[in-house]
Amino acid sequence: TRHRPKVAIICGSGLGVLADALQHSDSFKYSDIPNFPQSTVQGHAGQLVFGELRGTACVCMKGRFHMYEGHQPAKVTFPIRVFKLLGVKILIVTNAAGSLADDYKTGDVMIIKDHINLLGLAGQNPLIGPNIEQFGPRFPPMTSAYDKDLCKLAMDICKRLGYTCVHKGIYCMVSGPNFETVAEARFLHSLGADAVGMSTAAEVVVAKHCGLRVFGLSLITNQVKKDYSEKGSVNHDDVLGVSKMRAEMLKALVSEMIAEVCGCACLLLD
Ligand SMILES: O=P(O)(O)O[C@@H]1C[C@H](O)[C@@H](CO)O1
Ligand code: HPA
Repeated sequence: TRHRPKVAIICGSGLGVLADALQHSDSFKYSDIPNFPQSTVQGHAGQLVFGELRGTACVCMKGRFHMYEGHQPAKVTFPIRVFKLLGVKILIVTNAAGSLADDYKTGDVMIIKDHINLLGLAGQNPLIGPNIEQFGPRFPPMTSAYDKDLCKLAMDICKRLGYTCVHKGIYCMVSGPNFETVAEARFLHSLGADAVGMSTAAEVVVAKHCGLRVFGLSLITNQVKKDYSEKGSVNHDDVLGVSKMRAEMLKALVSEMIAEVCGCACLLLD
């Protein structure tokens, strides 16, 4: 491919259409890329797409890797270091997540202001093992994992686009693949998490370690039950259904973000 991406986008469950925004695109199947794992989850196509979005060269992971697929944390996050070596400066992570916050509705968007890397805290951190100094320091800080300027820009864009169901909140990564019990949901909520999912935090840790700026979006695809009296249960088809419904909205938001970042703050990309 002739594209030299400055921005990498990871598409969450059912959000592969974000890659359709890229023009003059070249796609590569994960199975044709050395050392890339394969996608095994429905809603994750397994293609790396290079192209231009509003004049900026981007690379898009149409399908990500999860630990519940049997991968070690370092394998799940392997593409992030590939992006760094390709010259990427900004990582945009998206995911489908369950809501723990009482005021979030299904279909809402949460701009991620911080995360709880529950697996990382418990010894499943992608940076465990010999540190590769070429990428970053042994003890990287995570106090500003999610770029404040990009968060603010996203909030402004949402306002301009007339999106009202947008929150800023804290994402908690668990391993899955099972959805949470009521007691687990209460526990995660009491920790301060607004949404829970099975990805993202490990990718962000590796991205920050190697100096990328990070912006994250969760699409709230379901309400996590925090009360035994609440009826019904979530499944992956429901998650994909909501993603499908909201994908165009996220595509517009991500496109505007990239246009703005490259239009008025080119310094981000130098
Ligand atoms: O890749 P993401 O985090 O968007 O996927 C979420 C978590 C599970 O993989 C799946 C559950 O429905 O969606
Ligand atoms: N829990 C964990 N991961 C998820 C959920 C959830 O409720 N919804 C989408 N991904």
